[in-house]
Amino acid sequence: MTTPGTTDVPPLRVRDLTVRFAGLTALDAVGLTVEPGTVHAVIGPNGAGKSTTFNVLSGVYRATSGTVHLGERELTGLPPHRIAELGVARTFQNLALPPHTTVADSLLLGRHRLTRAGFVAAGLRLPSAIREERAHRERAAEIAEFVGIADQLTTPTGSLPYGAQKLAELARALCMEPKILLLDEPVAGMTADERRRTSAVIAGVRDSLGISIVLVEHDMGVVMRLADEVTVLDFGRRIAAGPPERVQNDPAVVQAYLGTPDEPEASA
Ligand SMILES: Nc1ncnc2c1ncn2[C@@H]1O[C@H](COP(=O)(O)OP(=O)(O)OP(=O)(O)O)[C@@H](O)[C@H]1O
Repeated sequence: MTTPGTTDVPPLRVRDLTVRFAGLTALDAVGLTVEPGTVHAVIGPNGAGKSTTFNVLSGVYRATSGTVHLGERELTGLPPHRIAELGVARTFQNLALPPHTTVADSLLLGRHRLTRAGFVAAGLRLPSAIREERAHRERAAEIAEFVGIADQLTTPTGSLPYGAQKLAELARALCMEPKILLLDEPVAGMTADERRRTSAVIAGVRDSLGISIVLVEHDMGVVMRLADEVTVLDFGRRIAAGPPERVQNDPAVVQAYLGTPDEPEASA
């Protein structure tokens, strides 16, 4: 599968990002760069600021100060739909697909922003709208094949096994033809088998499609296998950054994890 536009994936640059909530500094002058076509993991103990980072990148939270740029384009302060239009797609920690909708229709929802035919044309079943819908369905089926859920296109997403539901959500995000994919704990709650399968799909998204991935994940086995670069946060500050093997042995990182009851779990 090839994705139009993946050759021009720009770097995502976060500079001096600070987010404050009524007296609490959730992020304190954090900087990171997601290089094109790489997996950049953001890790850290509970409350470190990982979700806050995602929420700023996707426009859900506003930065108190600092900037986010996708290439030359400033994303800081844009609403979520504009950021999505510019090529930043995200998945959620908890499942967000409508359970009674088939996988095929859920994936079509992901293509909504790429749909040209207006409501009237679609409602009147004009040939142009029918052609367009067919093209979108074909592309959605191709993406389902890529993530390995092509056999389940007619199944309601709520009836899929948990791992396949998470893959359907990943497929929905890919249906937006993103340049950057934000994955929020993509293997949380999965069996070892599902984790392996999902990790392989994520590596494929990077290697075959050239899409950049920002990965928030507690499973250190998955992070160490997949990430090209890791940023470690603790209490809203960046305490380490670099390739996984270096970060893993960084004393500040070891201390941050040992100092919390929620140690990172090792995975198979
Ligand atoms: N909307 C909000 N209002 C107030 N405080 C918030 C809000 N969102 C996050 N915080 C606080 O900001 C800090 C960072 O939280 P965040 O959810 O980003 O951490 P995290 O690294 O994602 O943690 P976890 O691994 O538990 O998901 C925490 O102290 C949290 O309580």
